[in-house]
Amino acid sequence: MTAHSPHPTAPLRVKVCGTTSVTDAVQAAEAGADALGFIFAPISKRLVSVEVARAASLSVGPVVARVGVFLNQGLDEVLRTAEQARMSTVQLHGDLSSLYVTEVARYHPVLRVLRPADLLAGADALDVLELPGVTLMLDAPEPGGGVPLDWEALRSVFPAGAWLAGGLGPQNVAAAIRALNPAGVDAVSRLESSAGVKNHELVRSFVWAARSGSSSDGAELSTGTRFTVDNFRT
Ligand SMILES: O=C(O)c1ccccc1N[C@@H]1O[C@H](COP(=O)(O)O)[C@@H](O)[C@H]1O
Repeated sequence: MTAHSPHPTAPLRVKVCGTTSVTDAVQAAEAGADALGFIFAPISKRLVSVEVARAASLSVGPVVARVGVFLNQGLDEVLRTAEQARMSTVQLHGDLSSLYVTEVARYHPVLRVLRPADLLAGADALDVLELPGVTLMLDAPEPGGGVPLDWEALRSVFPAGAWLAGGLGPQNVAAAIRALNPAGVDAVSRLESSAGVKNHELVRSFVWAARSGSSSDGAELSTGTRFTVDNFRT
């Protein structure tokens, strides 16, 4: 259990990531997303400009969270971009020191993204989860890769209050929630027509499936390739 676990009856939070336009932001908000992700990592196929992110952020009303997503970027860049783009939360991927995460958490709630290997190894990176305002998100080693984690293998180690990402979509999110009972779920690849272009029908189905606990077509997707705990150990 992390220091800041939500109440056991707290509603599941649903994040739609990789927002690249005002239209996508408004559509996702109207579909019922609690949080929208804006990716500022230059390597991403979903890179969004500060200007577009800011306009989208200001277009979704007072309640929807806007999450700036960063991967191994400088502290000044993260704080400046989050402020300019009017982000309400910062999501941090990469190999980052505790000091770095602590510093970001002085200004923004943080979703700290770790891999199952970090969890299983009891990595130093886990220390920051004790900080006020820092929440764990578990994701695959390749962010935005669309490959699900091995939920069954994670059952015994998945912390209460953590969020789950990695290859989630309308057809498998309900099964992931049943397996791990995350506080929040996050997806991008499986909600797109092409990289960076949202499929609004998939976004609606994802939010619905997460909230209702059913797959959008009544069937679970074949799991296909999954990262397993053993993969992570190597
Ligand atoms: O999606 C990206 O391009 C990306 C780049 C850099 C950091 C994070 C990125 N995306 C994050 O990946 C996970 C899940 O993605 P998927 O559903 O498996 O495709 C999600 O947290 C995104 O925020």
